[in-house]
Amino acid sequence: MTPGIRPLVAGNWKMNGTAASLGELRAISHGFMSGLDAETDALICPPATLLARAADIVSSTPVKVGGQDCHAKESGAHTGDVSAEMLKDAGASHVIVGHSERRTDHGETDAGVRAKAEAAWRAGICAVLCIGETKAERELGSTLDILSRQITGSVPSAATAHNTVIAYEPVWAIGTGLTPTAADVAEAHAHIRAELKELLGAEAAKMRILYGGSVKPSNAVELLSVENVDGALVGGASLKAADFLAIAEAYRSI
Ligand SMILES: O=C(CO)COP(=O)(O)O
Repeated sequence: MTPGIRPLVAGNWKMNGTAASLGELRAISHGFMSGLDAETDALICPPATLLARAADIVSSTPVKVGGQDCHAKESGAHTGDVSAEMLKDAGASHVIVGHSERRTDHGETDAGVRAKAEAAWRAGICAVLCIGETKAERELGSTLDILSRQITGSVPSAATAHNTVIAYEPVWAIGTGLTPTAADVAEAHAHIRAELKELLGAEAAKMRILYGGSVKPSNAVELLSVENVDGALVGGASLKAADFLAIAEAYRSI
C-alpha cells in the first residue's frame, strides 16, 4: 500500500475464456457492486474476442475492462493485430503492454513496449505496463538493474498516474505458484518507485505499482500489504470470481 494511492486489482485472463466464462465476470461485478468497490478499483482484461460483451456486462458497475495487448499503430495492414483505438471502441479503459509472455514469445523490445504505451494514450486509454526479471537474471543478482533498464527503455517520460500503471511481474513467479518474499517485493517496488521518480519527478509518488505473479487468496494479504504495492495483476486466479473477489477482499484486512 502507498498512503494516498487507491489500489487496483486487475485480472489478466490471457488466452482463456469463451462466452461461457462471462458468468464469472458477472459474479465479479456483483461482488464489487455489493461494497468491494469501497476498498479497491477493479479491472478485468479478457481475450479480445470477449471484450465488447464484457464491456456491456460491467457497464453500470464499478468494474472496468481492458485489452491484453495492442499494436502501436492506429490501423493498417497488420493481420491479426488489434489497435488501442479498437480496444477503446470495444469498451476498454486500459490495455496491458509489455507482458513478459509477449516480450518472450513475440520478441517485444522495450522501445516497442514504449510505443504501445503511447498508442494507448493516443486512443485515450490507460497503459498497464509490465516489467520484471527472469529466473536467470534474479539468480545473477541483476534484478534491480533489469528493472532500471526496462523502466528507462519502456516507460515514456510523459507517463502520469492517470495514463499509466506499472506492473512488476517477476517472470519466474508467473503461473508457477512461486512468489518472491515480502522483503524481495518491497525491495523491487521501492526501486521501481525511485526509478520512476528519476524519470517522472513528483508524479512518480502517485503512480500505481502493481505486483503480479502467482497472486492468490492465500497470499494476497501478505503481498498487498507490502509498501509501494498498490494492487495486483492476477492471472490464473482471476478466472474464478470467488478467487478474484477473495484477493480484492484482502484490502478489508490491510
Ligand atoms: O502474468 C500474470 C498476470 O499478468 C500472472 O499470472 P499468474 O497469476 O497466473 O501467475
